[in-house]
Amino acid sequence: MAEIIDGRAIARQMDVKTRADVEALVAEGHPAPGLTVILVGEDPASEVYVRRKIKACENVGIRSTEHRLPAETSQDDLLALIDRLNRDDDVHGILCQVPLPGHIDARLVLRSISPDKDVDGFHPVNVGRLSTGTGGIVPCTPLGVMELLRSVIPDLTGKSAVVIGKSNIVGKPVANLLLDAEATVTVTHINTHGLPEICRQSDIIVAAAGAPELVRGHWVKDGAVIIDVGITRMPGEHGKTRLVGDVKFDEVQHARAVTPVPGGVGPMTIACLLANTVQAARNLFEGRSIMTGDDYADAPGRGVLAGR
Ligand SMILES: Nc1nc(=O)c2c([nH]1)NC[C@@H]1CN(c3ccc(C(=O)N[C@@H](CCC(=O)O)C(=O)O)cc3)C=[N+]21
Repeated sequence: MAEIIDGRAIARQMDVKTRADVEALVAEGHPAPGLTVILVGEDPASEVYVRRKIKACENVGIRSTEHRLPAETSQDDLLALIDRLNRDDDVHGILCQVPLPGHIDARLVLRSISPDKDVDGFHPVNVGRLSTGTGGIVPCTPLGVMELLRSVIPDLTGKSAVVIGKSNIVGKPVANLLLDAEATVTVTHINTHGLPEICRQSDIIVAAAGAPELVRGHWVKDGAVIIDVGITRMPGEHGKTRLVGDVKFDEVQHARAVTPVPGGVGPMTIACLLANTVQAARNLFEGRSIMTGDDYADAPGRGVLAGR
């Protein structure tokens, strides 16, 4: 039987460290880190996630503020709010929940958030820092994926990994993080020819295509490790909904380990958001900026900016 990787338990462990980091900041005389979450419109799934994020903040001592805006909010009003939050010294992290309503240009909104407060890691400056391995804030779900993988395979050097999905928020950043960890990475997507064969050759499968139960048993080699990022709400019994991942869970019991949905990547995304908020707060308190790269240069012995 495959080991079921317990995302909830690993997230709880991360939260213990995050809480200690918050307490250390406060002991140094700083205010508790503050996260602001913006939700535009009334997507039921988004409301569930935002509620979880707010509750998780409370649990580790992060101050959180929520801005719920009606679906018809204009792009200008949203940009004005973000501008105000960018200038507010009590706000250390800003998260604008996606998807946004169709009349709002999400790319414009995401790049209007200060890179230093961009706890999602979606701003092009943070994307560029990740792809060059030079600091910045790393997106939460990809960070969570790496933590889960390392709980089973501490050293990823030389492992073959296939990433299914090429989104900016999961597929591409996960591929970058795997490369940084010295894995050999194949990035694929729903239109990749021979996807089952590619998967069958891989030590690691990261399924992030948003295609329910795409990955079948015969796609998975014996002993592979599978991280299931997919989360789709399907009609279940008695009029309830059921969450389904991108992996046909019951068929992959010959894997070495697999993450469940729910209880796998989802809780880790939130734990990593809290960790990113503390990182952003510490940078701001200590006068380091991602814009100039000194958040990275100050870290001893790291990379080109530190003169390695
Ligand atoms: N700006 C932005 N940042 C995000 O990080 C972001 C976003 N927008 N939009 C939507 C996605 C999705 N996401 C999840 C967070 C928690 C769970 C989570 O806690 N899942 C639980 C189940 C939750 C449930 O019951 O529905 C689990 O997998 O165990 C899932 C998904 C964050 N996202």
